[in-house]
Amino acid sequence: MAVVSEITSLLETLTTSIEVFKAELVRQAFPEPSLMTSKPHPIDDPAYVTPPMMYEARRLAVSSLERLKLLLESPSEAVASTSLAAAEIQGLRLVAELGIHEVLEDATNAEEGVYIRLIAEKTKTDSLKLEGILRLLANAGWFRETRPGYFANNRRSHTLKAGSKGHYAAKNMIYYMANCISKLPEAMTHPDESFRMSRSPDKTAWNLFSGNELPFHGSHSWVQEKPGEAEKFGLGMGGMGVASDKGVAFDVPWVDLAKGKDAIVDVGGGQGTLCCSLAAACPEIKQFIVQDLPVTREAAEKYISSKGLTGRVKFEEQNFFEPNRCKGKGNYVFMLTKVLHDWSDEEGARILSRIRECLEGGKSQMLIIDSINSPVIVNGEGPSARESLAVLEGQTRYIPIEPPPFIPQDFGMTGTIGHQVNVCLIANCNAFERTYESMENMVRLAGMRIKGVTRTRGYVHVTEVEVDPGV
Ligand SMILES: C[S@@+](CC[C@H](N)C(=O)[O-])C[C@H]1O[C@@H](n2cnc3c(N)ncnc32)[C@H](O)[C@@H]1O
Repeated sequence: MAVVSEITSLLETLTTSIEVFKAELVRQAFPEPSLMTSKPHPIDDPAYVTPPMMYEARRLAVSSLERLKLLLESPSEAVASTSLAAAEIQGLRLVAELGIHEVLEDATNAEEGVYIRLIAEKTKTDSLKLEGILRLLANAGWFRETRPGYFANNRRSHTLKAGSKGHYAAKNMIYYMANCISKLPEAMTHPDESFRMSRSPDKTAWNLFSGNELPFHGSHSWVQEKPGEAEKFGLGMGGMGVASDKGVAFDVPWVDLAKGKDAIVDVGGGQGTLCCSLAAACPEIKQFIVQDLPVTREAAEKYISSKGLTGRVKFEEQNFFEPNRCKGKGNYVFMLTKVLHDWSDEEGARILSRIRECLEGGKSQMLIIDSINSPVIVNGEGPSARESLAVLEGQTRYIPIEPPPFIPQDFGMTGTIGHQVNVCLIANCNAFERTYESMENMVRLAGMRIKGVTRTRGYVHVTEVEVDPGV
């Protein structure tokens, strides 16, 4: 068998996918993106939906670039740089908290930016320290340094705009997740074996960080008991929706699913960010219900009203371990989004059983929206990038393409978020993002079965489950 050069193969994938990406820009009459400007690019607009061909070309280009980087970089420099990666992460949280995006937007000349002394003055911070942080973030692509000491916005920093989903992901999720993950090595090597090996939600890295014995999630939990935390975490979770909501909104036939149903019910729906995205994407659907614990009501109603959707999206108090208030009252599309991954298979099955009771004998349907993680297998075989992308020619419906040689099965970039969330869950609540097999096990314990899985243009999968008639 001929020896295939990994570099040549990945370079071919990169060249092909960039050609396709550029052709897509031309087709949609967009300019090329630039790292030299403070203007946002139209493809970054939260309302823009990336066409399937362009989405896959971008996924392939970024994935091949990542693999090429791994081949070309020095492993010793990689370990040194990764050891210090917290500097970028905490720097990002800090600039979101300080509202640096807004300070730079106020520049007299947005392309030139603002001098560091003025940024420091406006944010009441030490200018020398802030300069170091902004310079690192500029190096990592979060801002531009236009001339020594002058910082300006760019495509990435626009995602930190105050009040946006990206702003809350950076500000709130980094606080929770970086803190509990910092204790993960201690939790996994804890001298007390009963703590170290525990799968209980109150013996976690989060418990070590918070110094508190309450589990993070649930009706009697740290996030529920501490004033303000449920809202802060809810906004952070809503923020994480930047990497999944659009795919969920546009790759699932919601309008067809909702036909003949009384409402779409988001169980454990937090502040209603997904329902609001769906309501905006599908004006034909008249009723959405967000169910969550009472402590979430105020923040959810505030968020729903801020989107002008009060009435079409309504909040209902519901403990998902108790009989659902929709039971016996009509036909619904139920969904559980990023909820079951917080719980063990047994607890997840208890939550699902409450929905199962609503499905029996009616036309209701049930969707689980969570990442389904797969092993990170890379092999040297597969269709070429051109053959792989050809499948999407003229397609408006999203179908994931097959990975070309040396591209991981989960395409690296989109797979990364699923694996990152998995480690966050381990640290936060001793729970896991599921594989297909563990999803099947939980669903079976609830007397149900998987009907089908839809891949989306985002990191989550939409799994439809139904009552198993054989149980
Ligand atoms: C990880 S968050 C997911 C929120 C939302 N679905 C999203 O995707 O942003 C888990 C949600 O489950 C809710 N929750 C936790 N325990 C609950 C319970 N026993 N009954 C109802 N909701 C609960 C929390 O309040 C929180 O909103």
